[in-house]
Amino acid sequence: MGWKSYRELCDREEFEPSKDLYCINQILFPKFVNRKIEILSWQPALVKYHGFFDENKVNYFLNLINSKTQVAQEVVNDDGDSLHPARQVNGSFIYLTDIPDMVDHIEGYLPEIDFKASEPITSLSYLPGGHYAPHHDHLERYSGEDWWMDNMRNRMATLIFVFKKAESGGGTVFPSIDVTVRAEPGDAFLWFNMKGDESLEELSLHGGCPVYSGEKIIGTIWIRAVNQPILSKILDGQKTLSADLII
Ligand SMILES: O=C(O)CCC(=O)C(=O)O
Ligand SMILES: [Fe+2]
Repeated sequence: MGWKSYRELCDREEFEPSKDLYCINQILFPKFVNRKIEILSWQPALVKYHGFFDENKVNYFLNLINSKTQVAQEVVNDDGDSLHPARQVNGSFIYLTDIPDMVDHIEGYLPEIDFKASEPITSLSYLPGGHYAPHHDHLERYSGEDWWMDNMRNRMATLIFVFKKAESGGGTVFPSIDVTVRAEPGDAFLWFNMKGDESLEELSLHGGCPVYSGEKIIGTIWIRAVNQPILSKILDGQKTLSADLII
């Protein structure tokens, strides 16, 4: 098979493996959801969903995000008070209880995931110079109380929605598996931050590439581990979570 662009492959009716990529077109019943999944990495899973949201839904989110006050997302250094230079981005939260129609769509599209265990959507917007240095979303356990860790456990997976794409720059890079995701508005992508035993998946290291021109607007959902059917399916707890679990 000759080289085809990702887009072309994903828009095909049937799927065909190639050396570099793998696209699957599925219809999910009973809602007739048409999923176009591009496997960017099998182990650990990193998958892209082409056209997760249609244009109306993307505009709905952009309007919602623009109506909220964006606050600088600050990461505090170990010394406790200075700003971390690794992140320059503005963001705000969108609570799932405020957007029930969108949640219906998200749950219908990803029945493998239990969104009752998810954090609110963090919307992030990056202007030129904005970036997010490589990091893991899986959290270190702090001493003391942590409601999310105590009740919902650690961050099993991250789902990112793309609402606006930078003109130049602004991909999401996974240096340990040599993948950079460059998604179109309306696309989403998902990966696992943990192994089957809920320990850190080292290979999930990722970061937001610098934006050179234009604006990048995304929404991040961190999905916690509690009650996730995917984890209960794992027989060997040590194992890296594979894309087989979500196709
Ligand atoms: O901006 C990006 O592409 C990555 C964002 C990210 O890593 C996160 O929200 O956890
Ligand atoms: Fe992240």
